[in-house]
Amino acid sequence: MVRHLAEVSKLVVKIGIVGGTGYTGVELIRLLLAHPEVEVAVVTSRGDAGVPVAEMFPNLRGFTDLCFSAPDVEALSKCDLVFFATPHGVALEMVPQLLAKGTRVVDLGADFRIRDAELWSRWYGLPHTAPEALAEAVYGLPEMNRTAIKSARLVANPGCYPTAVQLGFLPLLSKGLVDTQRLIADAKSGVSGAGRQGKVANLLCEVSESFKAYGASGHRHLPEIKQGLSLAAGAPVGLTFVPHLVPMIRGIEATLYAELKQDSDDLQALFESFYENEPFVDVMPFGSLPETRSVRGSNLCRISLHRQPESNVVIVLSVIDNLVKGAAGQAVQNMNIMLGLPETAGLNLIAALP
Ligand SMILES: NC(=O)C1=CN([C@@H]2O[C@H](COP(=O)(O)OP(=O)(O)OC[C@H]3O[C@@H](n4cnc5c(N)ncnc54)[C@H](OP(=O)(O)O)[C@@H]3O)[C@@H](O)[C@H]2O)C=CC1
Ligand SMILES: CC(=O)N[C@@H](CCC(=O)OP(=O)(O)O)C(=O)O
Repeated sequence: MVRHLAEVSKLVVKIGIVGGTGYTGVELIRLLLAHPEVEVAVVTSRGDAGVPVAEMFPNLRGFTDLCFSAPDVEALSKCDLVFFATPHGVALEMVPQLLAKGTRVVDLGADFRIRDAELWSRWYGLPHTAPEALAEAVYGLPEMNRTAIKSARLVANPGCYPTAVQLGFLPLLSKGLVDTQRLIADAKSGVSGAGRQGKVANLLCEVSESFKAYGASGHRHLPEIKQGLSLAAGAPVGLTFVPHLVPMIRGIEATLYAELKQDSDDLQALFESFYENEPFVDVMPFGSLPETRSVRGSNLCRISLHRQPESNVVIVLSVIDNLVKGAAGQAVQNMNIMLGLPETAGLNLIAALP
């Protein structure tokens, strides 16, 4: 028997997922099986075609009888919308073919996030072979780009660090309150951020009881974050971004620093009004300490502000679940906007605390 988590509406939207065996893929399946307006029709795997999805992922047992199938453009093009939960370069090849057949796409990878193809190639080490698709892609941070997402055929879902960092800095930059050349983002991620593929560096014995920075000389999310913040500021920004790996499974915490151009008492009011109508950004009381466990499994970004005595620096703390607001949840949010569905459909999730 297959349990149906939601009363599915009559006008069902058919969904495909390329890369269903990865962490963001299985998170997409979890969210979409509980979504009232969509049906997951195709989930791909190259190596596990024919295997029941619920056999691989124990949380899905009893909720779907789908089997993985090999990635095939013809089968995927029968879907109304396809998510790519694949490494860089995969969407690049398949997306132009799907767009030509009228299928809309949300790419969770980075192939269409950076407007400048040459800059993308430098950071990702591949030639950008889909310039036309890149030209029409819309960067899928709804809090910044909702109107453009509504009519997009191709949405580039932001990276996990870029989501946490941009949401924290956006109000300050869009109001021109801080020195745009001296922004600092000190971010930490759980290990699921590195994906499900077996790598020695991600083994329990390698990451537990330990804490380290990485990408300190330049991480590929740097150009993506700078692109978004520069748009918000109206001029190129200077940013120092250093990610860290922490021994937990899910979650990102970003501690952000910006120098105020002049003292301001109403930063809290600014953040509250900036995000007043945003269903997935929670501005906490001034001086709060947001925890990653408070957003674990939910699509929320929780933000708080701090000031220290005799300092012109504003400190912003921002937390998300890297697999939800940092990936699959934000992708479903974008899908809802693209399809004209309620933006929160399938995303009314409260974090699982312990
Ligand atoms: N993990 C995270 O927190 C976040 C990840 N992202 C991005 O989302 C994407 C997916 O990440 P994640 O789920 O962690 O990755 P995983 O490594 O966990 O999964 C990758 C998936 O892609 C499939 N795949 C790999 N190569 C190909 C190919 N050539 N053709 C078709 N399918 C392929 C694999 O399936 P199979 O081998 O079975 O075919 C697998 O299901 C990446 O671009 C990542 O950078 C974005 C935000 C956050
Ligand atoms: C902990 C960890 O390893 N995190 C990943 C970020 C995952 C992500 O969001 O990256 P994409 O831009 O590829 O989508 C990293 O630093 O490479």
